[in-house]
Amino acid sequence: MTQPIFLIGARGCGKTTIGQRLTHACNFHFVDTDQVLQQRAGMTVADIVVREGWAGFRARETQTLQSVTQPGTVVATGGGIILAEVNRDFMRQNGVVIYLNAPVSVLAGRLEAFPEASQRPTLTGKPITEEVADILTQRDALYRQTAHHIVDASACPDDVVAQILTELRLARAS
Ligand SMILES: Nc1ncnc2c1ncn2[C@@H]1O[C@H](COP(=O)(O)OP(=O)(O)O)[C@@H](O)[C@H]1O
Ligand SMILES: O=C(O)C1=C[C@@H](OP(=O)(O)O)[C@@H](O)[C@H](O)C1
Ligand SMILES: [Mg+2]
Repeated sequence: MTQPIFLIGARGCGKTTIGQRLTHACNFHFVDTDQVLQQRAGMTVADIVVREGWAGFRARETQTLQSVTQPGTVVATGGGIILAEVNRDFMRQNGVVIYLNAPVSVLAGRLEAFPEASQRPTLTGKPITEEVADILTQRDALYRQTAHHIVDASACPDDVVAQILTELRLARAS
């Protein structure tokens, strides 16, 4: 199987971290839409949002998603990629989509420890736990409807990678 693997889920669920590890396990290339987008723009996400608003960032995100999608690639997406129907359809039609699902407490704990504010400017202006809870309420259904597989991303990284590999093997065998 060489079709692209798309990792989706909320900020802090581990798309970037798990994506890199998964890449080694399946001998794929790794790409992160936020990393590519920031490199191409020569600006951080926070700078883009100040200059162009979230609409400008989302337009760049859609363009980046489509341009990085290749066979043999693990694509770590940004948490809001599922907001656009065009992105949801594109991922479902062009690869295998995996939702890294984790509860608010786990996500908020990780984001408090590693805020990476230049890549994660506030979405709501609220404190972290409230923001994560609000955003997950808005997006959980979209993550679920876009995903081919859902894994428990609160587990340790090795376990999350193992869950993904199991799901992919089961899908191939059926
Ligand atoms: N399964 C995990 N267990 C423990 N810490 C994790 C796990 N996945 C990610 N992290 C940590 O959480 C933080 C956010 O992870 P990251 O991969 O940047 O998430 P995302 O790309 O989904 O926003 C990082 O500091 C990372 O080391
Ligand atoms: O949830 C979101 O809307 C966003 C998540 C971020 O990526 P991570 O999910 O990798 O943190 C980044 O794309 C941007 O700040 C918007
Ligand atoms: Mg990320």
